[in-house]
Amino acid sequence: MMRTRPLKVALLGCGVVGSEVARIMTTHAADLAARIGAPIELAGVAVRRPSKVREGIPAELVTTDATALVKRGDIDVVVEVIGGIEPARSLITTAFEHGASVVSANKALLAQDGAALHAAAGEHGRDLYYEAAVAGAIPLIRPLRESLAGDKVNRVLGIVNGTTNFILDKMDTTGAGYQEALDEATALGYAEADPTADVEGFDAAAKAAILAGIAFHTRVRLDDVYREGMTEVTAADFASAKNMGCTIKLLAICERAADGASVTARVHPAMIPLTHPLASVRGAYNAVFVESDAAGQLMFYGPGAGGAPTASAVLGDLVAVCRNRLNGATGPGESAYAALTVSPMGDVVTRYHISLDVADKPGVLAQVATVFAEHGVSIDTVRQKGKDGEASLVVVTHRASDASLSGTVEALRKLDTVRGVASIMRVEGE
Ligand SMILES: NC(=O)C1=CN([C@@H]2O[C@H](COP(=O)(O)OP(=O)(O)OC[C@H]3O[C@@H](n4cnc5c(N)ncnc54)[C@H](O)[C@@H]3O)[C@@H](O)[C@H]2O)C=CC1
Ligand SMILES: N[C@@H](CC=O)C(=O)O
Ligand code: NA
Repeated sequence: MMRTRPLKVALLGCGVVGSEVARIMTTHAADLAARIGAPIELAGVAVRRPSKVREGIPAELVTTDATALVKRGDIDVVVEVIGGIEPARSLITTAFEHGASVVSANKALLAQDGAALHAAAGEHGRDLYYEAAVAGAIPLIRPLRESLAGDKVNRVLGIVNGTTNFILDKMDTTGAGYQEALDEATALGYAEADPTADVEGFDAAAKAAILAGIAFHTRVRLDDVYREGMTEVTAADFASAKNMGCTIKLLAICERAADGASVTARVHPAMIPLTHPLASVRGAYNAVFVESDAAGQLMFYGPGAGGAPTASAVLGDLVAVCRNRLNGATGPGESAYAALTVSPMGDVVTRYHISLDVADKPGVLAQVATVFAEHGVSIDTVRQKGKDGEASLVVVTHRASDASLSGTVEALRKLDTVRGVASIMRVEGE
């Protein structure tokens, strides 16, 4: 039977995502009420610029005092879509203290302070849900936290940042410049308030930390994730990738070591074969493979950024949290019992594509091959192109540890015949 007294929702932030959350809450009100078993009411909207016209939001609900809103005491659920660390962290904590559950899309905050926020939610018997924080609309947190709770996840690999996928896709398929593509992604509402978070890989690293934490039941913080952005990927890298039948994607990869005792989490650009499903993930779409003992390989695909898709995930959480409140229950909290060691990048084992500028004279190839052998890095293929006393040498390795590869590159740089290391890229998905 439908409860008539509404559940009260406070919305913090009314930007790209928040405005869509408010719109869907209003336009789908009857369906949401039927699914929850009680109507939900938008009880207040905290904004920074109150003078801005916000279609569909009554002016009397708008406030610039987010703290007062979360302290009201009659709010059932706070939806935090402000972003950033502060004041979002304090507002969420205050919301728990005043009896509200929280739905957030804030991956930066969750990757940094997830453990403390989960503890605060638990202490006050409230929920903290954040499906929108990873891969936008794609259901990924809940499948990992709930559907796969009986299985053992060994690997999570995929594209988790829409902005950088949009930029790399444009650079690859239309030859667009980096800045032009970034401007377009920003205009479409995909980029973070400071797009450095996207292009330097911080956003994907935050998502990798969240995914690894849930997948491996281990606390993984942003600082534990190895991170390289995509700002150094050039048209020449795309040309090299094409020569190998590959393209370049910014990947997040979280893996359990073969012995099961440790995990790694990393974000970096990588070459992947054009035949791999991730190669055909276009625009701001995301796709994530989850590999587990019993289920095998699962693929999650969909819009990873943008106002409406992200709001879809927020609304899904809102419905779940409201149902929990009506049942006097809470959903699953943090699960970090496994407490596995998070190993450094040097322990990661993968393949590499290395492009060297070398002197075009006899014996150079042998010299370079010796350095690889001395560091235990086995070469798969070598291609050499010479011109006017200079040559470019492209080496693709078999699987080797990142530490061995770093040692190899360091030694190569010391060779007189190696004029420069033009690029190093990992090769994944084979
Ligand atoms: N845009 C997207 O595609 C996605 C965004 N997210 C996350 O959702 C959150 C919001 O992102 P967007 O809506 O894109 O950002 P946005 O910048 O469009 O919106 C944030 C809004 O919060 C307001 N705000 C900032 N401080 C405030 C305060 N103290 N009180 C009240 N309002 C305040 C800003 O004025 C702005 O309107 C972020 O955590 C972001 O990482 C997550 C997934 C996808
Ligand atoms: N800036 C992010 C937004 C969604 O998380 C992205 O581009 O993926
Ligand atoms: Na999601």
